[in-house]
Amino acid sequence: MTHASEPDNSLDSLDRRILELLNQRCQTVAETIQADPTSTLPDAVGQAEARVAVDADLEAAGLPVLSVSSQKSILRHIVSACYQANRPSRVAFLGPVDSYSHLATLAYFGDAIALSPVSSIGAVFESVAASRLGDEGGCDFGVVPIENSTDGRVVDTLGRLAGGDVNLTGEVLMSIHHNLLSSGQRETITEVHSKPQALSQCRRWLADHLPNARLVETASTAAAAEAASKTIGIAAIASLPAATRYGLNVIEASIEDNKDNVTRFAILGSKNPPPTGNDKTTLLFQVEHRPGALADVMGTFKEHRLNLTWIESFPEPGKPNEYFFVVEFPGHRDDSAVADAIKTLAQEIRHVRVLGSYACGRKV
Ligand SMILES: O=C(O)C(=O)C[C@]1(C(=O)O)C=C[C@@H](O)C=C1
Repeated sequence: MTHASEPDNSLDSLDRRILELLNQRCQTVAETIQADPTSTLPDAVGQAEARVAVDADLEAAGLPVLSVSSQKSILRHIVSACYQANRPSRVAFLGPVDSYSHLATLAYFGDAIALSPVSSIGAVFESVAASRLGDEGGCDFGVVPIENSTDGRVVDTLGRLAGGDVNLTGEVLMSIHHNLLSSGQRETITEVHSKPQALSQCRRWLADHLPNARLVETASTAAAAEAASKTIGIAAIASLPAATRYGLNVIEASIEDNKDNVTRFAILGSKNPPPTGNDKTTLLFQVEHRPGALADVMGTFKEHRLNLTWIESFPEPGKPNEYFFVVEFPGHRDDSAVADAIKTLAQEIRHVRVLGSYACGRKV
């Protein structure tokens, strides 16, 4: 029983008020999208997460409060659902579901976005490129691994970035904990299946604990889990959600060699995100065959005081001695130092392309 003057704080009443507010929020999102048609779901998630704070008064009074990470996770899903109700979008990622790319997709876009699991990194690029060309079967966004803390770059992704015309529109960094999964017991394991990056991130553990097992490369960790569910004797290195989905035993959890194992995933899209105040830019370029050509390019970054945070080179397929370079530095292509540097480089070198300027990623 509540008195008329007291708010009804029963769970039933609170839930009704929350749902009412959510529907109001959905309508406000409709107006916001109408006023700014360039706004995207990732921008909206970033803006909502920036509002997260712990209520210090409640905390000081010793009352239970939602943690920052719970608030972020709840808000991400609310933003995702409101956005999807107004402007549905679809995201392609390396599947099947419960791959790490899938988990990164949910962490970045929330769980209301439409999902399109595909069987290779190349297919993610093709899906985003198709949407860019107006194909309604394509995806507005893609999620691909670009770098990890064990082996550095993910070559398939860099190769595709060099060849295609999709943009980088964001990034998300995810802690990766690998698990050895099997439908039988440890003694029955003769083969360990996984994506090459996952096998590499666990190579010391595998050499110490399963030195006689044959290592078999698969298209993704989730594809390996699927294979392990069909044959006793095959173990997979994959995520815990994959273990649940395929009914596999967790023979051993967290078998990654580096306990701070992180993979950075790139978000592919076709738009150019506006500056947020905490951005980075990724550039792809090729230099002439002459002494000092690369040093000249580095000189341009130095002159504009751009601090490189990542540099990779990789060969151009089919062209001996021709290399692509990828570099990253803080700043947005609309910042004057970045814009001037790009202008200078475009005059000096053979090929330069801004792969994207986008908000620096958060670790999830
Ligand atoms: O196979 C997966 O589950 C993926 O999402 C790909 C991928 C990768 O290639 O880096 C992602 C994170 C882990 O490092 C292992 C595999």
